[in-house]
Amino acid sequence: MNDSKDHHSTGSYVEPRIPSITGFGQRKINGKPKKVLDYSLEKCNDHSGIPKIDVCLRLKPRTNSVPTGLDTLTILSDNIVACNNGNARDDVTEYTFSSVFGPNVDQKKFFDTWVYDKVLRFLNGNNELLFAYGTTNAGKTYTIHGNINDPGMIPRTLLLVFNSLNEKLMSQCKYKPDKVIAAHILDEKLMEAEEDIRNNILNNWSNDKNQDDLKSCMTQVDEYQTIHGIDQLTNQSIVKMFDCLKNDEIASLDHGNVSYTVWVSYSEIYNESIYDLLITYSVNQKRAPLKLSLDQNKNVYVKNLTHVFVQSAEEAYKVMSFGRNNLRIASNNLNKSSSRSHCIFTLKLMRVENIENPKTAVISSISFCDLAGSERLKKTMNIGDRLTESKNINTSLLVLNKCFSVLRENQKKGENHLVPYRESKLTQMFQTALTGNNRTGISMAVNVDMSPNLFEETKQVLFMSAIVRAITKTKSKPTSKPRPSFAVWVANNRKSLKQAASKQNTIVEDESSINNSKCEQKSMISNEEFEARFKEKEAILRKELLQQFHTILNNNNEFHKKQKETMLKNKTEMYENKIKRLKAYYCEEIRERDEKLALHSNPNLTYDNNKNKSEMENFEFRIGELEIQKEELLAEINVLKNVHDLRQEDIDVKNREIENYKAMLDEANTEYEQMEADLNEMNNKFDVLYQELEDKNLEIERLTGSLEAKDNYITEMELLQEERISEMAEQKILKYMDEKMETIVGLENTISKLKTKNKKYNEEKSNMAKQYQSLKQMLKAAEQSNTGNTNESRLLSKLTDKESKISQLQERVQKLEYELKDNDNKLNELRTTYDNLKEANVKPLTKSIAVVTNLNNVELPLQMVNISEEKENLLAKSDRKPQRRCKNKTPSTNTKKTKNLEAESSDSCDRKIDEAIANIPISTRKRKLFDNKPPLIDSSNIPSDNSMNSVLTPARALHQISKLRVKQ
Ligand SMILES: Nc1ncnc2c1ncn2[C@@H]1O[C@H](COP(=O)(O)OP(=O)(O)OP(=O)(O)O)[C@@H](O)[C@H]1O
Repeated sequence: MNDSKDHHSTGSYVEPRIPSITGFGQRKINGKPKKVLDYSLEKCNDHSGIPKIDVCLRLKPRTNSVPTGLDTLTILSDNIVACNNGNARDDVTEYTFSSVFGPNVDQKKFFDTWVYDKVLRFLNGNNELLFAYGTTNAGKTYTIHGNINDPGMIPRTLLLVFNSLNEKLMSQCKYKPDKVIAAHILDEKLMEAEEDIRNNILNNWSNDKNQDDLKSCMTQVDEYQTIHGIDQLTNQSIVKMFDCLKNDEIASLDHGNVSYTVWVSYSEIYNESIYDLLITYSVNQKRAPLKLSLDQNKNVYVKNLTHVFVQSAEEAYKVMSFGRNNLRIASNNLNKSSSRSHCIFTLKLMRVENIENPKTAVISSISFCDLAGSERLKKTMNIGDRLTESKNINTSLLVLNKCFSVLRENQKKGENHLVPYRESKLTQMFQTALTGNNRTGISMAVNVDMSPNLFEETKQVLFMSAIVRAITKTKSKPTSKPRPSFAVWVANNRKSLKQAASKQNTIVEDESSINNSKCEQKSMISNEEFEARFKEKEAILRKELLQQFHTILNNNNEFHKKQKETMLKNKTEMYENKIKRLKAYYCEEIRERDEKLALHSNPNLTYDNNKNKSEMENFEFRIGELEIQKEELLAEINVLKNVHDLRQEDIDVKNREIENYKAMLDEANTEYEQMEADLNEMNNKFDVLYQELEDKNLEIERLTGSLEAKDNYITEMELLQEERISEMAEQKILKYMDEKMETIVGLENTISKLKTKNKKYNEEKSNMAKQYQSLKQMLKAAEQSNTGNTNESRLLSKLTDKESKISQLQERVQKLEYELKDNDNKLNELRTTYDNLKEANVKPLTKSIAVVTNLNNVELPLQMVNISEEKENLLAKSDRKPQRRCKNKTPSTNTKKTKNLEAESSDSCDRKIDEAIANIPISTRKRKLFDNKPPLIDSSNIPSDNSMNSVLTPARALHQISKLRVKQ
């Protein structure tokens, strides 16, 4: 036990009073104290092996104004205290801590016992957070900072750290920590900048030096006590302080080849904004709040917070002092220099291995958080800004309590409720420490002022610390789903609802394409289903929400009812007892007085004046006691009022919660209304679509009817067309046959004409032979007469003309021969086709369409149509009147006839026929004409020459003549 003697030396409310009016203030415990809190039952049982949050209790020494024997706490052992409000009948609650430090425990002992290990862990690479929690004026600042004569945790830690690092400290700020675990290597320029910041702070740290400035600043920010309540620090005082502290204690670190740099930062959370305390602002300048951010490992850190490189404990302390000059401190009814903000002083240690070529660095930190004290607004009598500050302080502490409670509940029940870290800046900053890994330690020093007038607050603080103590320090799981909210549910389910709706719509659409009547039915079902599901879900949700609200309201009601009943019961009992005791006392008094009166009225007895005097004194003494009792009763009434205040606050909180739930309900209603409106809109749309669908169905039915009628009409028409086509085909075949006959006759005529022509040619040939003979004779005569060249040349030119004429005729004859040959062939083919057609015509009429179709592809019978045309051409050629065959301009009579016969369906057929005829080459049609005809000139009549052909041309004849001339 750290200060167990206190327990014995001082009276306590735990001890019950002697049951007499005179012993009303003295108490004595009957039997064992009761343990009413679940948490206090869980006595530091570390059997789980999981580290718990280290929670110690530190009691502030009572002030002279508080009489002895009125303390609300009794230390039972070195880690257990009992709490009682002074009423013998009230429950006594025991609280267990990792250690309990009584009022007489000094700073050194406190540091050595509770802080030292944590500093060692920090030096070995751990992250540590130490914070002081308690009511206002309970000694938090004293514990964290202390004063120049009695330094607290921070100066002692600084000394231990720098003593331990000593020679391993780097002289340059080359390596700087960043965010939570990151680090930078600074270049020369940045190092210079860091040095500037450092020098600026070290030159201006003293509140003594710039006291006047600060005073003027103070007047600007009303009654803030930036100086009062903080030591007037000078260089000497700091040196003196560290000299007094100096001891040889250093932490033994396995240094190896490592170097260290130490950086400090100092910030405060004031009215829910974070401010950098190491930045100076001019008098009228508004401080810029800093933001919280997350590093890549989701650790929370203060963005852009100044970190100052320090090389000794003195330097670090000066930097801290510089920051404290900017701190928000003010006086209230309970504390002359009450912290108006939560301030956090952090030491960051960077261990760099192999400084010449560093590859890794280990960063650890130790933070000291001096929380502003929770305060009863009525007691602090704060107004204006102080009131706002108080509210903010209380709110952030309330959130801190909530976070601890939720963490505890989660661990106890294995649940995963959302921890409301984000509800205040303080808890957000603590989040990393609370959810961090095993390298993170979190420790809470609970400061308590044992004054009876702070009993309720103290009880709250102890209650909270019991919860924190029970929290095991494990890495918390990611936050679970938040409180059920209608809006959230709707947001989550809207997608699935929409999907369901769209899915059903899809079915409707798909089916509609298959069967209209089915579709109609299906769409109706789907829509109903959708609505039913929607309503079902909505009903479930409403039910759930209502149940939740009811449970919460019932719980609240029950809780308050129970509390009210217990309080009423206790107070009734208390007052009944008091009344009983008073009654007994006055009865006794009356009896005594009656006895005395009886004695006095007895004439045998003499009235003793002295006795009367002493009785009077007794009466006076009793009256004095009654006065004290009255005061006590008044004090109790005050306590009751406090309790009432507390309950009122609880009720306010609950009311706020109810308000929240109401807001949620309103939101849900709005959402519901919105959804109803959506649904109505959807219904309207559906109605419109449904109407459209019905219209479309009617349209489809109408179209189907007309389609059927058209189908019938088409079938009829097809039959008619078939009949017509077969008729036409028959007619066409007959016509073709007639035409072919005509063509054959025409060709036969042509052949006979050609034969006649051939005869004429033969005659011409014989004439020419005769002419030749006569020319020959004429030549002979000319030679004989020897007369002249003139006749010869004339004859020669004549001869040449004739020769060219002959050769032209020969060519033409040759051509005609070829064409005749072709025509013969054609004629043969036509005859064959004609025979075939004759045969085909015998076949049944039902096959006539197929025949016509085939005819379209067969060229031969149709070629005959234009044979007459060929014939005409040949005749034209033979008459030396070349004619260009142009079918379109001068259609043959046959074609004209065909056109007259052409019906709608036979147009294409005729076109094909025409094309087929047009494709027949003329040469093939004429070739056969002059087959087997004799040559035009008989070569036997012409003198033969080996070097020449047997046919005598005029040139050759001339050549012969000239030869003969030479010979002569
Ligand atoms: N253990 C202690 N020994 C001696 N004096 C103490 C102790 N604890 C507190 N005090 C004194 O009590 C007074 C109030 O303490 P302190 O300012 O630390 O309270 P606090 O809890 O920080 O208050 P607030 O929350 O209002 O800032 C100071 O004058 C301080 O010196």
